[in-house]
Amino acid sequence: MAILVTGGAGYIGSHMVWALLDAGEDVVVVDRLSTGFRWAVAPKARFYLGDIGDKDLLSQIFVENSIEAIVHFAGSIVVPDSVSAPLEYYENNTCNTRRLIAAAVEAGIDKIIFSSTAAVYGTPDVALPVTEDTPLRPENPYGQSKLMSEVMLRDASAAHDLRHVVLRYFNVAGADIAGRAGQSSLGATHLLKVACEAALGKRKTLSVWGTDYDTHDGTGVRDYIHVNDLVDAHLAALTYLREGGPSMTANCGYGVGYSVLDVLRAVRQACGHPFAIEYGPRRPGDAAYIVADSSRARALLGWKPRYNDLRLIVESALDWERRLKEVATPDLEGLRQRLASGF
Ligand SMILES: NC(=O)c1ccc[n+]([C@@H]2O[C@H](COP(=O)([O-])OP(=O)(O)OC[C@H]3O[C@@H](n4cnc5c(N)ncnc54)[C@H](O)[C@@H]3O)[C@@H](O)[C@H]2O)c1
Ligand SMILES: O=c1ccn([C@@H]2O[C@H](COP(=O)(O)OP(=O)(O)O[C@H]3O[C@H](CO)[C@H](O)[C@H](O)[C@H]3O)[C@@H](O)[C@H]2O)c(=O)[nH]1
Repeated sequence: MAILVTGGAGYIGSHMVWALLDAGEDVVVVDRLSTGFRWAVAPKARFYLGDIGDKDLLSQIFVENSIEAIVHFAGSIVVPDSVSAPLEYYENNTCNTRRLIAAAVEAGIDKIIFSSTAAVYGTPDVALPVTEDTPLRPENPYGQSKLMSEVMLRDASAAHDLRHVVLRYFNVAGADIAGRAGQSSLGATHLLKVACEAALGKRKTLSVWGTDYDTHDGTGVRDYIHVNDLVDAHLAALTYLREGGPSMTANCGYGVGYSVLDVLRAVRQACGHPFAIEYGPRRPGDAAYIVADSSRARALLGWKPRYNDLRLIVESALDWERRLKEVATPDLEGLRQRLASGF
């Protein structure tokens, strides 16, 4: 039987596809290429171009492949865009996830692993690692759209023959240690990606958004988790569901917080030269400090992170950014798709 990876042409999904293939799994990918790339999908995976909201496409995939479980990454991910275009975020992250769950239930697929986010917590009251029991108070439509998907999964699992693992990712960063995948997004907004582009002269400058937060240096603090460790948590979740584990939710992070300036310092050290930085106002929807308590993922999933090292995260990201031009092959399929759909 095969594992269906939605959004498998994107940053995290493309790493997941490699990890599943490495583990000897049969992999099917569905992706509409709105932000992902066809070339990023490992050649051994079977690829379907299209939208997870397209019922006919999902039926075709389920008829042509025997799907055991779905690992659901497809979604829209930029927090400030969700503030300016909330309905698009609810449509893609919530409504399309509902369509995917409904299709899975109808097809008798009983395992789903879902990409949720630290954004469901909003800003915690105290600067301490958040557990899964921390109150859920998303501060932007992105976080809200993901929380609504979590609720649908919970209720659908109670009513149908379905079990799920919700993984709440903190800040995913870095690139495949084996060099086969990385973050390739156009117009990226994630701090480390933007900093690597600035360090390599691909952009003139970068802005530090907010210097007056109540943190050790006034800039926002996040828990940066290496993408290989994150996809390992999904492999552990798959084993957990296969062994009959009940539905659960778990944070994925290291429990260590770095500020924006800490990250920029690490990038400067890794690239060996300074690059231009501007200081700007706070970005709407941003939390001051958010760090994970991931003891549940370790205890229940047996997750053992291997790359908890900011220097290694930064070096892998820089390495990928340097090689991106030669790795990225022309992506006419994706370009055509983006133009046709106006993504
Ligand atoms: N990157 C992070 O730090 C982070 C943190 C928390 C959660 N997440 C979640 O992880 C998931 C993957 O994020 P990413 O960083 O790899 O983003 P990404 O944009 O690189 O990947 C998303 C992929 O989904 C595809 N896609 C989007 N909507 C689709 C649809 N309706 N049908 C088919 N394909 C569709 C895109 O083309 C892209 O390939 C997202 O759900 C995101 O919310 C990411
Ligand atoms: O050019 C930039 C980019 C980011 N930042 C700062 O860097 C930190 C991290 O910002 P990112 O945009 O890299 O990540 P976010 O924490 O906003 O959000 C990310 O992690 C969240 C989970 O916390 C969500 O899941 C979301 O998908 C994902 O983008 C924040 O303090 C932000 O203000 C800057 O100062 N300048």
